[in-house]
Amino acid sequence: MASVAVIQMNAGPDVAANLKDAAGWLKLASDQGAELAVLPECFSCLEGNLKALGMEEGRSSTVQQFLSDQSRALGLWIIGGTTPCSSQEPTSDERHFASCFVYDPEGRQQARYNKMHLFDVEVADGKGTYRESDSYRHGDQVVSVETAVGKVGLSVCYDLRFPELYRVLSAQDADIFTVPAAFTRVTGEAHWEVLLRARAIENQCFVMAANQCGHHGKSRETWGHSMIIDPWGDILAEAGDEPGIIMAELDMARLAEVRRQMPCLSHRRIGAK
Ligand SMILES: O=C(O)CNC(=O)[C@H](CS)NC(=O)CCC(=O)C(=O)O
Repeated sequence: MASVAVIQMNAGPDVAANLKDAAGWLKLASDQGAELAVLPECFSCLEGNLKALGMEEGRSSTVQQFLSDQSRALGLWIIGGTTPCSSQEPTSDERHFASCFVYDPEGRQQARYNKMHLFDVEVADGKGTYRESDSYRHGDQVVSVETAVGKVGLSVCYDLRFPELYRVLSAQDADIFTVPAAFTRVTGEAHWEVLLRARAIENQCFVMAANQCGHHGKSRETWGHSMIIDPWGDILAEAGDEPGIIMAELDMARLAEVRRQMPCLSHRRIGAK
């Protein structure tokens, strides 16, 4: 059994204020016994100067340093939502990746996943058109990472709509999918819970989904309802519309039992090895 936490935030443009909030929630998660915590997409900056933040990440790494300091100080695994970050290789492309960094309890970076599917979508809300690929590049690597709690398959927000990503993570032996998100209010109300539970059920994995909530500036609104879901699809914990943390115990014996009783991953007739 391992105790885990999902953090729901209402991030705005002020990086220092967001990091202060995140630090408070991480401390609370640790005080309540969490071994691993997931922060939402854009936890350090939403609707702010992401480009400037991304430039800084490439040079002095404010957010990465924060995650390293927090994980070491609290002795916690942190799945660090996303932060804009430049490519490791030299490129003429000015856009950054939306990167999810994973830190171990010694403050060491153990993984980096660059969001693969970018949200270029029309939504019937106050913002209307989302063009994430104007400011971000597509990642091209599927990434999972061994942690003290289990093997974590990394994904971000809009990725949730692409089940083939989770099949690959499942083939990498993921036990837990993490989904930091800034799912919109409109699309979240319609699809968030169904998609999260489907990914848990069809791959027989735990799902830890950390969403943003509330209003961000004039036109952005996110759905909240962060969740921790078990491999049977039961919701172990759910947040409401406000910032906060939710916690659950992940029972790996339960995961093994679900997979033994209904071995659907080994019954595949299409796409299995
Ligand atoms: O660009 C930023 O400021 C931060 N990034 C986001 O908020 C991203 C891209 S706009 N949001 C999503 O992927 C929402 C997906 C979603 O809501 C759905 O799939 O329905």
